[in-house]
Amino acid sequence: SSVFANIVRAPEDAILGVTVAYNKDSSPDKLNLGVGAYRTEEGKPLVLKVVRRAEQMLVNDNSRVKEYLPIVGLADFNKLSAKLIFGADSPAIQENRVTTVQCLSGTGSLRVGAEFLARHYHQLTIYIPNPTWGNHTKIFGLAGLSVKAYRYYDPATRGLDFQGLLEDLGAAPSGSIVLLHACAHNPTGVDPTIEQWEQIRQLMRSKGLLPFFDSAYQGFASGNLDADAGSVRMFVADGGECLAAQSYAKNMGLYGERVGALSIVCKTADVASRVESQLKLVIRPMYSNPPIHGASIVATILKDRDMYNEWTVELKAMADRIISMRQQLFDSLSARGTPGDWSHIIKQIGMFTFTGLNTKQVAFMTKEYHIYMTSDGRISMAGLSSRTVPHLTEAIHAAVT
Ligand SMILES: Cc1[nH+]cc(COP(=O)(O)O)c(CN[C@@H](CCC(=O)O)C(=O)O)c1O
Repeated sequence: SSVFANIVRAPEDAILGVTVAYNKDSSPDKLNLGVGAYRTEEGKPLVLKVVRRAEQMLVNDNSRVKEYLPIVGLADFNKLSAKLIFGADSPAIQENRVTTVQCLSGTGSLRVGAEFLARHYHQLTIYIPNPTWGNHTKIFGLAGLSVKAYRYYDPATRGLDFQGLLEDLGAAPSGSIVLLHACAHNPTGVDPTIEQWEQIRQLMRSKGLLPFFDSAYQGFASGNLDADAGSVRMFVADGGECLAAQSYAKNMGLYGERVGALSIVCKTADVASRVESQLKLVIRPMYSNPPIHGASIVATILKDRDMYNEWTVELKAMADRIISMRQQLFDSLSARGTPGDWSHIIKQIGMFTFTGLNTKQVAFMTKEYHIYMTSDGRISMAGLSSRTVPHLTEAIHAAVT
């Protein structure tokens, strides 16, 4: 018999498993509102024009080789990624206090950061928002950190439980790590206001809490790259230290290329350089060095003014289409007379709407209307189009009446 005979079948992932179920459904009306991946009005994945252009340039450049990258990845990709999130004029960058390492997209950046903290930081407790992206708990737990939750979402108001958040972070042991969604909170679509971010910053700095930003949607929330990095830049501006994980999966449509970066902002250039040396010891036995293609695409675009501008135009178009889907769904539910207050659909930002539908209603919509979404009631607005809004409206209407 097999030496693996005792292996138990694992459940499908709460988010990626929705696509597995969707693919098995033969209904022509099926609709995938699960995974946070952009789809066009025609319901198709999108490869940005500027990405195709960059790839063409790379293919045509015969001087390019397929050698190993350094453990920390592609140097100009790292520099350009730091500028993108912290701002080209960031004093932390000018003072050489930032170390940036290319990692396997957002997930890889979070994991490398978690493993680094588990080895070198003194407070092994990390506070993550309730609710948060499903993978966060496992990424930090498996790295050896003790994972706790801070109140974030208030189901009653469908908004931020700001008092609860302040109380929980205020009660956290000093030095605790705090995971913060830089913008477009997943799954709730609820973000603190600038004033609330300032209060969070003051509280965290007063208690020496260590910010770990997860920035997976920069430019996708508002359509503006600088606006969506506002929270991160507010913390870096005070001279304090923080970690930031970046993903290019959504804002550059590089999902399968696995392109991301982890930055650690330190007090001095000397500390940043010693931190980088230890990050290399985390990466080398994990995957040795990162993939060259996706990072080369990003660097090609970010270093060229025209291509950067073309990217911002395409990025805004994606963000605008999602915002338009919010309005269309809200208008459709209002016209249908669907019971309940659906204004959160147009108040929330980013890729997702946290509908407030419960697991039973979600199961009903999947069974009767072939709507695929996560069981927590989250829908990816990017998966919706003008053509499919009526179908989703019918499903929600039936689920709540
Ligand atoms: C907050 C957040 N952080 C990190 C990531 C990691 O992305 P990547 O760069 O691909 O490693 C995602 C993707 N989450 C969406 C995509 C599918 C997934 O769960 O992964 C989602 O929630 O649908 C996030 O939503």
